[in-house]
Amino acid sequence: MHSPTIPLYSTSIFPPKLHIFTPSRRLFSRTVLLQHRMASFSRIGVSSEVGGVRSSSGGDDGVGTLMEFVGKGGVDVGDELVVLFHHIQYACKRIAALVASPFNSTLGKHSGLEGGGGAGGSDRDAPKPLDIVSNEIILSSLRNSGKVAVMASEEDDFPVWITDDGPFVVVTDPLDGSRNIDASIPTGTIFGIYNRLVELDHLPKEEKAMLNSLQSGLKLVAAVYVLYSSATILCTSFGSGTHAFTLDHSTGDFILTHPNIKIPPRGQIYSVNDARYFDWPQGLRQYIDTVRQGKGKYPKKYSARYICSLVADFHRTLMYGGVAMNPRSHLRLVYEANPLSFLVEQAGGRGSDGKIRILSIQPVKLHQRLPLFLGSPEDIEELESYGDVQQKVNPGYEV
Ligand SMILES: O=P(O)(O)OC[C@H]1O[C@](O)(COP(=O)(O)O)[C@@H](O)[C@@H]1O
Repeated sequence: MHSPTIPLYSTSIFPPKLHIFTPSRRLFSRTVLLQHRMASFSRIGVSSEVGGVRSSSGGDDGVGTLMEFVGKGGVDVGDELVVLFHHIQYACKRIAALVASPFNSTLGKHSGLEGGGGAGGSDRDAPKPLDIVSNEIILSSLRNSGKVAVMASEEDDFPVWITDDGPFVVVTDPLDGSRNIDASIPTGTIFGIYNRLVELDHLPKEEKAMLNSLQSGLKLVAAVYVLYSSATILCTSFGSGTHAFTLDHSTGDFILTHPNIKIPPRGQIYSVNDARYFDWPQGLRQYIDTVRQGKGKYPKKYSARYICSLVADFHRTLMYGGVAMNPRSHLRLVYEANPLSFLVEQAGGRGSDGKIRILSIQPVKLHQRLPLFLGSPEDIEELESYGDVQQKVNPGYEV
């Protein structure tokens, strides 16, 4: 019996006809393509220079791919980062295909690997095969890029040294939310990208791999999350705004769909696992009780939304505002809190541990966990004003 071949894109079976995001490279002449690119990037405050002429032309059709955006006609993040992004987007397209594949059901199941949990977690935190496959996909892409010195992953106990002259350090949570994968609930991948610390080059590999991976979030060069949901969305920032791209499955391009995201200064949604209410400190209970009743600084009743998949909860919060939180020390500073805080700050929001700015916390351990609150600036400020919002009781929960 043949084992099934899993195509990355099923375009040969049902080629989807997308009229909203016209595939640029195939249908447009180069001149028209450049006009479109200049038009779409100038809308987000990025001026384009073609043939020595700086354009300020406007336009509103939004055509532009991720690779055009990061390249010379776009924000021009530099050739090395462009190459890295090419490999990162490729890895994420493979993961998107994997999580949507009819053949992932056996991979997604618990497999007897439980009981370890690479990063010292409980059975519930043990990696599942899809996490591991995603981790391998990312590692292989980063290796192929030739641009990464070290990768630190939530799935590995220690960082992996890849190549001495790679200019970048990549930290990643390869597949967050995977515990819900069997129910087809959205999942996501998170990346943080730093420069390699050349002043550490003389150190032994293990030591420099660790120290490079423990850089402060303030030194992030770029951050990315990819949401695998009804749409596959890649959201990124290079330190000048947060921009999201939607995967066009017919061409394999990520198309700029959300330039310069601005989180609403105040939302009307809170996102938390409130079955933990009785383990919460007084301040957090009071805050949630207050906004639920519409008795907070914003005189309207809040709604609750909680997917229990960090990237999905974060993405919704970025779009609609409000606050997404996990008040117990569960999420990781290096792989989750720092990259997402960078992205929310670049969109005008805030990332806090309930007391201080996430990006100001110097990581001391690779798998360090902490309470995490991300969202609209006014909501985070109000929440912090309750003082006592970090959940100290962390008994371990079965589901
Ligand atoms: O159990 P809680 O406290 O609701 O935590 C849920 C959070 O944990 C995560 O599932 C990540 O945890 P894991 O790394 O153990 O998978 C997030 O996607 C989600 O936001």
